[in-house]
This record gives sequence, C-alpha cells and structure tokens, in this order.
Amino acid sequence: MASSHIILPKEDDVEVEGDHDSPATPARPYQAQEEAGPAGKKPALPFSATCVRISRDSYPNLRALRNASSATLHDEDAAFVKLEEGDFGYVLDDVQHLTDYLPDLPTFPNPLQDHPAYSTVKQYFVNADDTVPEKVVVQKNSPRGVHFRRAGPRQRVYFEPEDVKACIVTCGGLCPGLNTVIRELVCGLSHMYHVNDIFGIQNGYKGFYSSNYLPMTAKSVNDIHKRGGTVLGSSRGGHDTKKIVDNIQDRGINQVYIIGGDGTQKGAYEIFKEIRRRGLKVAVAGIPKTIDNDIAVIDKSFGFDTAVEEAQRAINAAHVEASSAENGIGLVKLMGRYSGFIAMYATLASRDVDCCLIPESPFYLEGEGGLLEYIDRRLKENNHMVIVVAEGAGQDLIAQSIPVADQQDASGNKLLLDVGLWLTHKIKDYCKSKKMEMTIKYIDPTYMIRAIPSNASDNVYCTLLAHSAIHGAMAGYSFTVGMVNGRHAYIPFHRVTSTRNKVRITDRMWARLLSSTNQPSFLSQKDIDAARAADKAANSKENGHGGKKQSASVLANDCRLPIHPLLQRFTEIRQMKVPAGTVSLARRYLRSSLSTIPLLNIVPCQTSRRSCMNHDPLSSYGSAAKGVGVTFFFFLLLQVLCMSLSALEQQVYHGVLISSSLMPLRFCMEKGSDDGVEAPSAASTGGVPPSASPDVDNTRTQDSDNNANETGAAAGDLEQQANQEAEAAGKAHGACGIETQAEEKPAPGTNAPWTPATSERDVAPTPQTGQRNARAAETEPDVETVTAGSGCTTPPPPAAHDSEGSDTHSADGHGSPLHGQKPPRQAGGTASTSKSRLLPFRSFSWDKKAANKPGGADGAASPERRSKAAGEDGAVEHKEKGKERRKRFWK
Ligand SMILES: Nc1ncnc2c1ncn2[C@@H]1O[C@H](COP(=O)(O)OP(=O)(O)OP(=O)(O)O)[C@@H](O)[C@H]1O
Ligand SMILES: O=P(O)(O)OC[C@H]1O[C@](O)(CO)[C@@H](O)[C@@H]1O
Repeated sequence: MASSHIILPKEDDVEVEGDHDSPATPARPYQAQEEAGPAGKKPALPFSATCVRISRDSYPNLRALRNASSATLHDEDAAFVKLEEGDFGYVLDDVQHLTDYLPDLPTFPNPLQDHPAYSTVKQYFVNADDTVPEKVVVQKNSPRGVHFRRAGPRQRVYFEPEDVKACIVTCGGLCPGLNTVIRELVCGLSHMYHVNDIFGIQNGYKGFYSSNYLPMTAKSVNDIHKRGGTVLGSSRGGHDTKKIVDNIQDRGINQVYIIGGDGTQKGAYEIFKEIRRRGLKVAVAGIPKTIDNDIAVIDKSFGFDTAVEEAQRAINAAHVEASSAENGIGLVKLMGRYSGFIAMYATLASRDVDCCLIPESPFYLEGEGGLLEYIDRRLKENNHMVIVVAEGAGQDLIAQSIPVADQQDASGNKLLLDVGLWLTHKIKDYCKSKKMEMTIKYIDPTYMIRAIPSNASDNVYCTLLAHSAIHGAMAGYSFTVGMVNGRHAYIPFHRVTSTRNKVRITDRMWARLLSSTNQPSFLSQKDIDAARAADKAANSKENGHGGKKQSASVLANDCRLPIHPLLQRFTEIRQMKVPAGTVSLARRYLRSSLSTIPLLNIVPCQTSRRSCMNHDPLSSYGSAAKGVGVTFFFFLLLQVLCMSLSALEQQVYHGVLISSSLMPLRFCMEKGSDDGVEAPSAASTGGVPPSASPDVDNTRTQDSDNNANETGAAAGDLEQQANQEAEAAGKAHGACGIETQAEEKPAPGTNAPWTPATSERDVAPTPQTGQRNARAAETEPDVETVTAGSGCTTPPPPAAHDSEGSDTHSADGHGSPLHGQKPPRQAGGTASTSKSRLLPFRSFSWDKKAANKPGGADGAASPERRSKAAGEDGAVEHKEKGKERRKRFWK
C-alpha cells in the first residue's frame, strides 16, 4: 500500500491558481504572501508536478506502470526520475528542474506579472481542484512523507531576462509549422520576457559545433511562418553530446529550444543529462515535431493537420484520374514510417478512398481476402478505385520479393522501400494475368506535403507550444512540451521517447475507417486466434514483469484484432473474480477506471479542438457540455460500466489529466449531479481521523473512499450495505460487477495534522479528485448516497425511483423537488450525510438495495422514507423499473 501521506497546507498556504499555460504566471496575492514570509524562506518552486496516477499495489498494472517509468532508463538516469507516491494512488513524476542539481539558485520576479495580458488571468483551470498540488517540501523517510501545496501562482522565474541567452535548433525531417515555432519562440521570448539574446543553430545538432550561430530578432523572423521548411536548416545525424554541450557552455547559452521528432527528443535528453552532469544552469526545452504524428503521450504533433489537409489534394487528383479511365486505379503514397496516422485521417477525410494500407495493419496480396482480389471486385463494382498507402506499409512483403540489404539514414533510421511503386507493379501484373484492361496512376506527394507552410490551426498550435516552452524554460524546467488531452503540459523527456504513438487498429478510429472504405481486414480466423493466444500469453508475462516492452508478436497481434474495445472490456470484466469487500475498493476501481476510459473517443472533437484553439478550458467545457447531450450520457454510462473494473494508470502531466474523463464528469457536476469521482481520504482532509471529527462539516469533508471506516457505527452500516450492493451489482450485472475487498482501516489515533477548510476557495487542495471533493464537500450540500441515477453515467431514473428512497436526497436534481437548487444542509448526524462520489456504480446497485431495505439505502433515513422503501409495492415497483432500465440500457 502506499505509504506516504499528503499533508494539507495551512489555509494561508492556499493560493489562487495561475495561468495553466504559464508556470511562471504571476498572481499577486501569492507574491505578497511570499514576500511577507519569514526571512530566508526559500520561495516555493514553480509548479512542476508531472503525475502518473496509478492504482494500488494489488493491481498488476500498477507494478507495470511503476516499473515502466524506469524500465527504459539506465540505472544512472532512473535515479533522477522523481517519483513520489501519494496516498491516493498517485505517483508524481516531476519534470526535471534546475534546482534538482543546483539547489540554491536565486529566483527573480517574473516580468509577466506586469504584463496586462497575463496578470488578469486568475483562474486557468476548469476548476481549482484540477491542479496537482505544488510540492513544497519533500521529507524522504519522514513518517509524514511528502508535503504538497496547491499549484499556486508562479511569480518567480529562474532567469533574469537580461541574462538569458537562448538558442533554437531544428532537427530531423521537415514538417509544416517549423518556422512558426521558431518565430513564436523568438517573438515570445522577446515580447513576453524581454529577452534579446536569441540565436539560431543552423542545420540541426551538428550546427552547434560546425556552423556560426545566427542572431535572431522578432523583426528578422517576422514573416517566416508563411514559408515551409525551416529557416534554420535541419539535418539527421551529427549528434555529438559532448561537443554540443561544450559549445553551449562556451557561448554562455542558458536556454536551449530543440524542435524535432523522437530522435531529436532523445538527443535533447542526452544534452540535458550532460548539462546536469556538469552542473550548468541551462534549461532544455524540447518541442516535439514529426509529420507522422508518432510521438508518444501528446495528442498530436504540429503540422499533422496541415499534412492531412494537403493530402486531400493528392487523393482528389487520384480520384479524378481513376474515375476518368476504364478500370482506373489511383494510388497515393503518404508519409508514415511506422505509424499510418496521415493515411488514416486523410482517408477518413476524403471518403473517396477504397482502401487504406498502413504499417500497423498487415495485409497480403494474393488469395482469398487478399488485396488483389479486393481490387478485382472493386473494379467490377465501381469501375475505378483509390488506394492510399502509408510509406511504411507492406515493407515485409516488399523485402520478400525484392531482397535488398537494410539501409539506414544518418540518424540510424531504416530507409524504406517504395511501397507505391512495388504495389503498382504487382497490381499491373495481376491485371495482366487476368487479361483485364486497367490504368493505374501512382501519385507520391510525400515531400510536397511536408514542405508547405502550416495551416491556420497548426499555426495557433505552434504558437501555444512555443509559449508553453518559453514559460517552462524561464521557470527553470527541462522537459518536452506538448498538448495532452487538450491541455498544455510539461512532460519528462523519457516519457515521450520510450515508445511510439501508433494507430491502434483495435480502436474505434480504425473501425470507422474500415466501415468507410469497406476494405477487407486482411485477417483470417486463424490469424485472429493465433494473435489472441499470443496476446494472452504476452499479457500475462508483461503483468509479471511490469513495464516490459511488448513483443513483436503482441504488437502484431494488437494490430490484428479488430475487436471493438468495448467488447474487449466486457470480456475482461466478466472474467474478473469478485470477492466481497468494502465500497472503498470499488471506488478505487471506479477511480482507476474513470482514468482509463477512452473518452477522447466520445468527447466530440470540437472539445479538444476548442481547448486547443482558445486555450481556455472553461469555454470549451461549456460548449462541449451543451453539444453532447443525451448521447454523451449514454456513452459515458456505457464506458464507465465497461471499464469500471479495469485497474490501470491515469497519467497526469503538469496537472493535466491525460484521460479526459474529468471533462464529462465535471460536466455532470455542473448539471447539478455528482461528479462521479471520489472525495479525498483522511489524509487529504488533513489526516483527521473521522471518529475524531463529530462535527458534521468535518464528516462531510471525509473522503468517500474512507467513508465506510470513517463514520463510526453508521458508516459501518453503510459499508455493509455497500458490500452487499457491490455483490448484488456483481450478480445482477455480470459485466458490471464490482470487485471489492476489505479495506484497511486507518490506524486508530492517526494524528496527522489537519487544518479545517473554511470556505470554498480555502479548502486545501489534494491531488486531483481529492482536491475537488474536499472542496465540494465543503461547499456542496449533503448529497446522499442514494441519489440514484444522478451520475452522468446513469440515465435519469424514472420519477417513481425518487419516490422510493430519495425524496429527501435528490441533490442530483433528477425528478426531485430539489432539482436545480441546493438542498439544505443537514444539521447533524453523520451516516445519512455520506457523500456519494461513486454514482455510476452506486446508483446502479445502491438503489436496488435500497428497495429491499427498510429505510432505503440510507441507514438513518427519515421515517417517511423508511416506510416507503419498506413497502412491498415500492420494492416490486423498483425492481420492475430496474429491469426496465437495464433492458433499455442493454438494447
Ligand atoms: N538516441 C539518440 N541519442 C542522441 N541523439 C539522437 C538519437 N536519435 C537521434 N538523434 C539525433 O536527433 C536528430 C534527429 O533524429 P532523426 O533523424 O531520427 O529525426 P527525428 O527527430 O526522429 O525527426 P523525424 O520525425 O523527422 O524523423 C539527429 O541529429 C540524430 O543524430
Ligand atoms: O527526410 P527524409 O530523410 O527523406 O525522411 C523521410 C522520413 O521523415 C518523415 O517525414 C518523418 O520521420 C517520415 O515520414 C519519412 O519517412
């Protein structure tokens, strides 16, 4: 079990959030406090937490995740990984900071605090509680563990603007938007921070030691975003860490901005490590670039949208050519060395494509179900067809028919054989053998696509990336910057370089593509069975050895199972054993499951696009919420039910949930229902033992995770009910069963310090959900656990449901007299005021239980409610309703 505790700050330690985009954003109240603080007090570090949320040790994936963080690192590097495990199953994995190896660095006032555009930004997060707390003290081996404080405003920077000497380098292949990033780095540094010493390194990494540095000013880069390519030049190979860092040191450079793909980011990490080894005060900021969109962790790389858009022109041309000839075939090759994202999105966008081939999805030519047979059929049906092929597709097939020695580029990347040309010949040969007249036009727009300037949306994206990089570097961090679920984040280098982003053909997007093109999956049942078996074997192996890379067969298998992910989830969940236990673990399941819901799939694109464009989560929230409506509720319900038992990780980067699950959940909360996440634990509420907090307010602030063992006898009752309900739910809904087990009760007499929160703003933060709920508990009226159907994941129950046991509990706003308004606080008592943060689950099983139990689901229910719920009619009616609801749902 997690051992560290999270100690809440005193009230006066809690500050207003700063700009999410800007770790160095000022916030005057904090500054005042900081300045007024005790002499010699070290200013708090700018907020840096990069979190990886994990669940408990009991889950195999927990081990996998924890190991994964260091699996790809050498021992020496792993020692610098800053992992801290908190009580909520969080592991914080900080990005590197200058003070990690230069502890006594002075800080300086942030020039941004006088910037009118920035100082007005007081709240940048969707909610205060979405932030990860700022770590202020780390006491290793201390019984108290790690101390946290809310991510406060960052008014200090680690560089004085006049001392900054920044350089920018671009490496690897070209990509639309490179010039925009360069421009925005130069302009951002000079306009926001008044930095004037900015240099361009020419022709990639080797330019550090083989070319002159190019002075850059806002004026000199004014127009460059209108041109493709990079004004600095780029190259592959030539990364000599020692020489590069020698030059950085000799020239007094203290901020290095490195734009490039995964190879480049690996190089950036090497540079950073050498800088750290030498103890130089130099910040290294990586800005990930690749047209292939194959960089891990981030939502997408800049230039990708532009590439997809430009690819349309080639596909249109191919379509025109093909449809203007008898048995015409238009073949378009697009970039994508290891990942077929451009091909997939361009195909989906076009709707003219009959077949899309990508590296992740193996295909074969001859025989039943093969590509040639499909071409034959399609030509007979339609007289023409368009094929899009990613350059990395079918490389194994080509190698079989044209044996050539493996060749590599200067960076060691494998040089690809031309799949387009090879396919053209194969198709021609096939048609000839069938004596079929045909015309094939092969179009290779790859470099034309890569060389254009970025489109409007990529321009905005590039600007935000550049600005984020600047803020992070000024605040003393070294990181790769990126958008993660629509939020800008700082990511440790090793996380983006340890793996590649690939099209998952078990995912919905590929399923959409298949249904759009109607192409065969190129899989035989035998393939699928073999792949499944391999997958199973490899998965169990992986769980045992956490963090090991998937074997080739698993990866292949991954690509070979076009099973809908939801179906897969159902299967997994059905297979899970469900021991009896407490609500608490069920909550954890829910929590971890919420974190793994691929909600990006169901949140309309507009949501993330908007947050990208506006960089304003608040606005994107509102509009997303309005737009999604009933469908959204339904999907969310489905997702939560399916995923609720999967114990996986949630990654949080710089306070940004990688899982976008917060969005819909928050949406629900704003609708007046529960947000579906759990409240903070005792530790998060200041470690106050529940039994020692008879005050109802304190009780309300308890973590729902700990309700069962925190609210005395009444809570025991709740716990019992919860066990029963969990079991009942497991039985009633095989696919939705909750695996539960007895939870450890906190040691009696736990006397961790506690500071009572007094107002909504003052409630001390805890990581993620904990924070949210601590605050919610303080500010929201009591919400009974019997608020069936209130969760966003549960369809609103019929009105009769309320009459069963929630007539006084309907803070959820469903069919209740209290709908749309906050119910009054209860004047005392504890058991009846336990907050449900588990509505998707609880509502499902709890109300069921409530019908059979005198007093409904609430052990301390009012006499009216008890009589109602005890009534047989009510129970029968409730069961009927439940059945009906389930029927509707399963339909
Ligand atoms: N493991 C590594 N360690 C240090 N430097 C590296 C490493 N891999 C690549 N590099 C350097 O990074 C630079 C760019 O790498 P590469 O040619 O692979 O392009 P990339 O950054 O992956 O971009 P693209 O997506 O366009 O291929 C090269 O100068 C190369 O020497
Ligand atoms: O620029 P080069 O060396 O021809 O490399 C081309 C490769 O670069 C990329 O554009 C980006 O990695 C790939 O799509 C492509 O395979």
